[in-house]
Amino acid sequence: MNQVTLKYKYILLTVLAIVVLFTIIIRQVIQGNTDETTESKDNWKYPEDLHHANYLLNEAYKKIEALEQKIISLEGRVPKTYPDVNFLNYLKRKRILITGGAGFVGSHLVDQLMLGGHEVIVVDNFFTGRKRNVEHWIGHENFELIHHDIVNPLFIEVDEIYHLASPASPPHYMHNPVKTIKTNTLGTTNILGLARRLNAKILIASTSEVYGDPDIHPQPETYWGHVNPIGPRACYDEGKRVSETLTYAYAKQENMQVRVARIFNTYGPRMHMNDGRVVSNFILQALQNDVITVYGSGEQTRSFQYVSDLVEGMIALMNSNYSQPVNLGNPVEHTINEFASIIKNLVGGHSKIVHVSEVEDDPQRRRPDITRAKTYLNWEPTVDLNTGLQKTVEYFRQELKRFKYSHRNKFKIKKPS
Ligand SMILES: O=C(O)[C@H]1O[C@H](OP(=O)(O)OP(=O)(O)OC[C@H]2O[C@@H](n3ccc(=O)[nH]c3=O)[C@H](O)[C@@H]2O)[C@H](O)[C@@H](O)[C@@H]1O
Repeated sequence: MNQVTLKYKYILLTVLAIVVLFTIIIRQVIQGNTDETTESKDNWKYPEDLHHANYLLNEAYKKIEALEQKIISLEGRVPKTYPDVNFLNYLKRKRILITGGAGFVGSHLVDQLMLGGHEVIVVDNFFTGRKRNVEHWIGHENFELIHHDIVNPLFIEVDEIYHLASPASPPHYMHNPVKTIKTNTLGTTNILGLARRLNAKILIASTSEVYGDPDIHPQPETYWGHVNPIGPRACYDEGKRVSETLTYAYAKQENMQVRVARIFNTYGPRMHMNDGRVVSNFILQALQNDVITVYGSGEQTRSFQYVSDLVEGMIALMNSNYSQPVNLGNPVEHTINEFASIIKNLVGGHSKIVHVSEVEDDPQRRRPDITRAKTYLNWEPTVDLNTGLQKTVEYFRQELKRFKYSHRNKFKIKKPS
């Protein structure tokens, strides 16, 4: 079947779906009018009429779903087109492994490195990552997707490694704390061991959470942090601190080239609707005219960076000669109360901002000191909050449409207990 025929089929099926829907609606309207003139309007209230209408609606949904499946299978037969990638000769082209590459940040990094002309291998266990985030590269000759959990050893051949695999959102990492610790200890050991075997440069994604609830503000990399080692966040905070410790132990003992990025709050398209972090929660609540839930007083602060800034920072760090930890974040700081108002004004609607109980061990202030990144990487964020949020709001608007269509009800956010 050639592409033209397939395109015609696609259009035909879409038209058919619309016709089926319209026929059902028109039938209902005509039936409703007839009922109104011949019998009483209240006849619609009889259970059998409602039952019949429901039946017709469900039939229509089934037919549309069947047509959608046909469209998907036809689309699968059309040769895929990919974004244009740069051509690099074999001396410049690198084989790059990204652990957690199907996640929110990882998938944006994949895009950047693929567009740059490199060969990219993604390893993900799909706990928080999704195939959908990288599906536009599946089948491309420079791209490979491996379903693997890094808690188990991995044997492949690469030149460089970006190690991002770990849940990063508090409700996700608290969901299975033991697994979070294993990922950041056993998993990181496995990936460092791989880097050592291959003599590959490795960048570890660490976090602002290594500073805990900081008593120095803003946080420079020289600050040792203030972490509760047995609190609900410890699985992640201490997990990442051990990850950094392992990295420098390997670097010293095995003479390896390592990079450590301490990533501050990041947002943007491809965040999961169930992410549970403040940016996705507030946007989804505002888009659905639900209450915007501020945890605690709302006087705690965060500094939000757009995901493209982070990705540029990570690549700059990998390509630099700097081996000490580097903060990557946007130093513009807001209270969560201010942030709730920013989202409400941007989205519009009539959501109320309400205060609910605070989260245990919630860091009260967070803002990166980015002097190191500026000095050694010549990097600083360029996307302002308003621009980044507009793109993110648009992304979540589309996600909600998809969700409503497939689930036929409202998306609900659950507060972690
Ligand atoms: O986004 C990130 O990059 C960071 O997110 C989390 O750290 P946290 O700052 O606690 O992230 P959020 O859950 O987004 O919380 C930010 C603030 O908003 C508040 N919040 C969150 C969600 C909500 O619905 N309402 C609300 O008031 C939280 O209590 C907290 O004070 C992760 O733990 C970090 O590793 C990660 O780097």
